[in-house]
Amino acid sequence: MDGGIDHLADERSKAEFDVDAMKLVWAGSRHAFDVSNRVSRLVATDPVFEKRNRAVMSRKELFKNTLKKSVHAWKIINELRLSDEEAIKLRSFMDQPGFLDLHWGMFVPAIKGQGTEEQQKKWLSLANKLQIIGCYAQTELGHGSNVQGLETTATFDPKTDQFIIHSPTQTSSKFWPGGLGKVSTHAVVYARLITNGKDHGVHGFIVQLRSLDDHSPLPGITVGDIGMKFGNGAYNSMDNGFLMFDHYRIPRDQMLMRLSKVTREGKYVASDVPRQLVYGTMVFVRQSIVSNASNALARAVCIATRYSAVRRQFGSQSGGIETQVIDYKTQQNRLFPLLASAYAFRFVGEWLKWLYTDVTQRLEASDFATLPEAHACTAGLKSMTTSATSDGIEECRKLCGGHGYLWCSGLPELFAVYVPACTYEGDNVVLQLQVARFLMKTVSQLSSGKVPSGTTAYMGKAKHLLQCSSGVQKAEDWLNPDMVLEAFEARALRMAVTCANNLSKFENQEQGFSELLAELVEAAIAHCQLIVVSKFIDKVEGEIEGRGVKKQLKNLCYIYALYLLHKHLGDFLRTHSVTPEQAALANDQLRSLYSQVRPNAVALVDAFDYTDHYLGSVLGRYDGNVYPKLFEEALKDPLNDSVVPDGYREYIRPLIKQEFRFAKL
Ligand SMILES: Cc1cc2nc3c(=O)[nH]c(=O)nc-3n(C[C@H](O)[C@H](O)[C@H](O)COP(=O)(O)OP(=O)(O)OC[C@H]3O[C@@H](n4cnc5c(N)ncnc54)[C@H](O)[C@@H]3O)c2cc1C
Repeated sequence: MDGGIDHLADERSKAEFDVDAMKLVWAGSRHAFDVSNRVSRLVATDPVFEKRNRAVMSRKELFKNTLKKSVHAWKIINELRLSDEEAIKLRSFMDQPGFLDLHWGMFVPAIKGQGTEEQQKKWLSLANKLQIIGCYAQTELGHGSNVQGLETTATFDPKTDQFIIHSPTQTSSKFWPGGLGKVSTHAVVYARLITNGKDHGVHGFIVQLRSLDDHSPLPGITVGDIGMKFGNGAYNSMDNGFLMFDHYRIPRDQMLMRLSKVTREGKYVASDVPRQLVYGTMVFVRQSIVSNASNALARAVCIATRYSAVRRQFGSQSGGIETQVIDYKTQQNRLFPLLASAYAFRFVGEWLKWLYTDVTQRLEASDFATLPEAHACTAGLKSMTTSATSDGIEECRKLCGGHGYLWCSGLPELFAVYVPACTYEGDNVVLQLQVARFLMKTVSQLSSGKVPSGTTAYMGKAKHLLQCSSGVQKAEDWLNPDMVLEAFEARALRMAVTCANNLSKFENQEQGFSELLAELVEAAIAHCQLIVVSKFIDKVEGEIEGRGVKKQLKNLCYIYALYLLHKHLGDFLRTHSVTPEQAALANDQLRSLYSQVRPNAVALVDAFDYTDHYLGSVLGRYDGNVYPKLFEEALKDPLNDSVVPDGYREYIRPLIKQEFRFAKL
């Protein structure tokens, strides 16, 4: 707070739980909270990280500002000797997409996952000191989702012991990679490997793009920025780029050779390390996307909740105080499920971190059994949480009425920056189809006695789940974790089995799959929602410290589950997982839960511990002092630099004075 009155003090005094203890639960541990709290305040008080002026910057100014911030962050990281954990936090609180996101987020992990030990030693020592800056160049103008359709070629030339990288068509131009347009000196480039005239499919290569002396593109390389993207400011700080190769040569040892290699003679050799190892990197990247989803949604919800408590409309006939909009049941019905979703995604993200560690340990012990399941579940959770978060941010904008549309509400920019998460790292529909394929395989193996594991373990109870009917008899039964889980398990399994049965009616399985895409995606989503609900239940059934914290989390957990039930009621009814009467009881329970959350709502978003800098929102200010600050922001707009606008003499005055002469056509 900036020393003034706390307009939300009354709201905060109503909280029925220990907010500081909830902050620890949200952060994951005391240590994680301390790091987050310290680093966010470090960023918030550093004038270089100021971000309020982004909307009025030109593209060039914004780009340069991103360079300045990124380098400043790097200086701080080195001068204060920040740990990796602190450095990641610092970049995230800096809150400006930029080339380093791809360097650390994709380039380095790709080399770690696909490079040999020797390659890692050579390239990571340069990358870790930022002596080279890398990006991840996979997508082409003509192909993104269909990786096998990529056209860039890497042809081995045994005479020179080099690969010739070439873009044979316009559609083979790399298009979209972040950091490529103007900054990256190197890229991991995905291209079709060709040796002795044989195409071995898509492989990764480390390719230098620009001179390390004067930054000019090397001969044979054409590179540039793809242009403005959605929204003002927003993701335009990132230099997404295009790239074309004209018979560009790289040494043979720059092919990433952990999974397969090309010998000096040009022989293609698949290594004995399984290809699934790549999944380990994907699990890592996707678990961080899920964590980011909870952050982004929590930001939007924090803004909408605080503002809904400040904003008053109607309700007083006699000139008395008006109703806070947060007290309208319709507002609660839209806002509280999103608050619950932010917590739900937090906990499933926490679990995914555990899963990544588990997968890594298993890989080290050459145990690949759980990888397909881990891969499917991270793909599905990436898809589900990013879609829900994008929709949720937009709903929060609407929850803030007209002022939510102002740039200074923080919501338009948050939305513009966030929505591409539905597309990058795998289009969300394409990812759900991968989950569906995995589910169909699991269902088909049930009759052979194969026991499903991990997040599909519930399918092992198929006999029971296909026959059972919900035992819910009164509204409070919907607070019973077993009853809630059973309804979600029955719905998910029955949808998957129905899809499998429908598929079996087709002679050609692939043709059947194409026909049933929409149902398959719905079945995959049902499976993913079950995972999130079950991880939330696991969390609230475990040990949680702090006065009243567990109670609040339980409320949110059941809001999340029952809101999903309400939203997808068609699925639950169609699969006979619940009856219409039980669905009505779920709605009764939801209303009661909303009333219980209401006095705690502001404290529940305070527990995110976001600084005003990070939130970047006049509506979501911690002190709730919204109206004077909205005015201040309005007056700062460049249009208000002069009272009479530029253009008055040329356009407005001649119009009013009827001085224009119109030609008769
Ligand atoms: C902000 C941003 C940053 C990016 N950064 C990078 C980067 O750093 N490096 C990089 O290499 N790439 C990057 N990309 C590219 C990104 O990875 C691709 O855009 C993404 O994989 C989607 O592929 P696509 O564009 O080919 O979409 P398409 O596959 O063309 O999708 C178009 C539509 O077709 C549908 N569709 C496609 N295939 C199927 C199918 N089999 N069944 C049913 N429906 C289907 C999709 O659901 C979608 O609705 C970035 C993209 C964005 C927006």
